[in-house]
Amino acid sequence: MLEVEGLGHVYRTASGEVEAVRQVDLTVAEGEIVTLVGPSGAGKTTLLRSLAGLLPYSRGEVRLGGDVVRSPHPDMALVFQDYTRSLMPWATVRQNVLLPIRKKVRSRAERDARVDAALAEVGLADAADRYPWQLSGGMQQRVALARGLAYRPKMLLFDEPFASVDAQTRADLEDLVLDVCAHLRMTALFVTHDIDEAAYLADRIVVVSHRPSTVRAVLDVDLPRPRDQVTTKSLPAFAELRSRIFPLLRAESAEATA
Ligand SMILES: Nc1ncnc2c1ncn2[C@@H]1O[C@H](COP(=O)(O)OP(=O)(O)OP(=O)(O)O)[C@@H](O)[C@H]1O
Repeated sequence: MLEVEGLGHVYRTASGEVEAVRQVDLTVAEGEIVTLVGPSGAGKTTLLRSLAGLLPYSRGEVRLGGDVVRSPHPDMALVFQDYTRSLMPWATVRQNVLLPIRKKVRSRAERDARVDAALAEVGLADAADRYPWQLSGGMQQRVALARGLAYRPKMLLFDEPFASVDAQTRADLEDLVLDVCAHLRMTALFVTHDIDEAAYLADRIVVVSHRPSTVRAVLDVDLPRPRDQVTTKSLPAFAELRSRIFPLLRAESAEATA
């Protein structure tokens, strides 16, 4: 479904060029959850924004369902890390979810149905009339996810969405992502810093190098589904995955600072 070939991105700044992404090839099959891990500053956000059509890539090609992606694609929605900046504080939860689809969906009844379904999907049907600042961080991130779902995308892209919530909330949100992807048969590409999160969510893990990023390793995740925070993370296969990813990431971080 998503095909990325030879993707590269170079920022051109007043003080010169910054090559953030050098050569990334990856695919995400329909219904698959792929997680992407790499050291800090590797170019993961740049890669994700390029895939989403938000940043023009300098080299290569991105295709979704065969369409070349050069601008935001209707079948793809992006969920950002910083929900405090992506949600509008003056608008209610319902309005926050509704606003981005206002122009896309002409029928008001259809829009309302999409918002109701998206809020129900993330367990926020009862919070529709509240404001973001009246909600916990985890609930705000659920609103951000509902906003993505209201587009009715085929694919969700996540950019370290749970980096700023506490551990328990993070675990709940990870489980929500798994439930939503299973229930809606969603395809997902999920960028994270967290090795456990990468292994827990994924069908495959892509490890990228330090900047400029290239793909260092692709690991198949052979953990049974449905997954469970306690049972899955206690499996020997889970520990084995961690022990393969950890040295890869450590080597990349060490090279980045060398
Ligand atoms: N608009 C920009 N102009 C110039 N350089 C940029 C710009 N945005 C990012 N960079 C640089 O590109 C590199 C990759 O940044 P990016 O944010 O994509 O990495 P990342 O892997 O997502 O980082 P982190 O894990 O810390 O979030 C960094 O060196 C960053 O400073």
